[in-house]
Amino acid sequence: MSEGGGADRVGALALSHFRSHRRTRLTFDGRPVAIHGPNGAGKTNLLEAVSLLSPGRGMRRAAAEEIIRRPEAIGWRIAAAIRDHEIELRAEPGQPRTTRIDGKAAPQVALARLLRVLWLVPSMDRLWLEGAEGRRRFLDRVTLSFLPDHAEGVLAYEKAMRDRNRLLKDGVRDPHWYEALEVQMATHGAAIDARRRDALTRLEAAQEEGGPFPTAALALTRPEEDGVTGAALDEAALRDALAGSRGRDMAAGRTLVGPHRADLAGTYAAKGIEARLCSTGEQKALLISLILANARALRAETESAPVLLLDEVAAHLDADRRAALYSELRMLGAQAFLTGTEPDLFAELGANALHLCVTENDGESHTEEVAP
Ligand SMILES: Nc1ncnc2c1ncn2[C@@H]1O[C@H](COP(=O)(O)OP(=O)(O)OP(=O)(O)O)[C@@H](O)[C@H]1O
Repeated sequence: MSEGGGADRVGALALSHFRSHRRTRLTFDGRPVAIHGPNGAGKTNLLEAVSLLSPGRGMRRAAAEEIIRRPEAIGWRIAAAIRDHEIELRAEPGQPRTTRIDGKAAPQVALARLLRVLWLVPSMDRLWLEGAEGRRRFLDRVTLSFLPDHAEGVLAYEKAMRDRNRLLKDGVRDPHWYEALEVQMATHGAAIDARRRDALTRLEAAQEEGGPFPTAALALTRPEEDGVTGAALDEAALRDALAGSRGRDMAAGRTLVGPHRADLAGTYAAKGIEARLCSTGEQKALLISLILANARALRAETESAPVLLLDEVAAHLDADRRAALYSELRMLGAQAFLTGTEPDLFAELGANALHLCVTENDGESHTEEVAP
């Protein structure tokens, strides 16, 4: 992978009592990792463990409790080597997940500065069809990859909003209780909006016209009734809109104005057709195009490609597009983790990838390196 240059990469991964993996230890060398094995063997579980090495609840948005391996139901642990850092995530039953970096307790958001991880998973096939929440989450992951401060900003905004929502539910009318919270929401909210726009601009610019995957035109939208005029969420305008919306918000029992109501509109650029109206295959191709553009932009800016988790992506591509995807991964030098049931899907990666086979026996996953 000499074309690749630098890349974010996981050097080693050790899982204990994590879903179907009772004890799995793997070492990687930066090449893409092609994982095959039968349905239910535990392939996606490996990708999920890698996704948890970035802030948030990972690619399945699972609670710590769900991940605990049955039947033994004792605490789970993920240990990973990232550059010269040791990351350890763990959770005991009934306890929240904890993060340690180089042996010291660390906030989860600190992971954003060690590793950028992007993913494409089958549930995202419905991204353009379902509610705005999934699209916002997608956009926030893109944004976080470019601007690691985004994680803290979103947490601070959400905390102020939870406090404000509590006042609304309790029927508090005294403006003094709202003012400080609304100032915080406006400051963080305007910054969230600005970072999302910044990320979208970078993403759009990094898409390649005429490539094997279609380009998407993207726009950040907000509900019309949010009371803020103009495309961007200006801090002062957001503060005024929050103050003006208290009565309406109290009736609704929640805050109706702010970046948590934003949506991402996508259009298949060459056809001028909204993404939600495109075929399933076209929608998937648009997402692949966006993930690759994201990786390309990061590599251009930081000389390091992010880790890519491509769950069941290869099987859905025709041979030409699959070859184009593999060639792009090679150019990026990205550590991509790919899954599929059949080893043939990854044959053309040959020695350019590490090939793993996952099997399941008595509810326990076993992973071994195999020849390409
Ligand atoms: N908490 C848990 N404890 C034990 N096993 C679990 C737990 N959560 C999930 N599993 C098991 O993990 C397996 C699913 O693993 P995974 O999703 O990684 O499969 P996969 O190899 O990607 O399969 P597919 O090809 O069907 O997508 C299932 O057999 C499921 O029963």
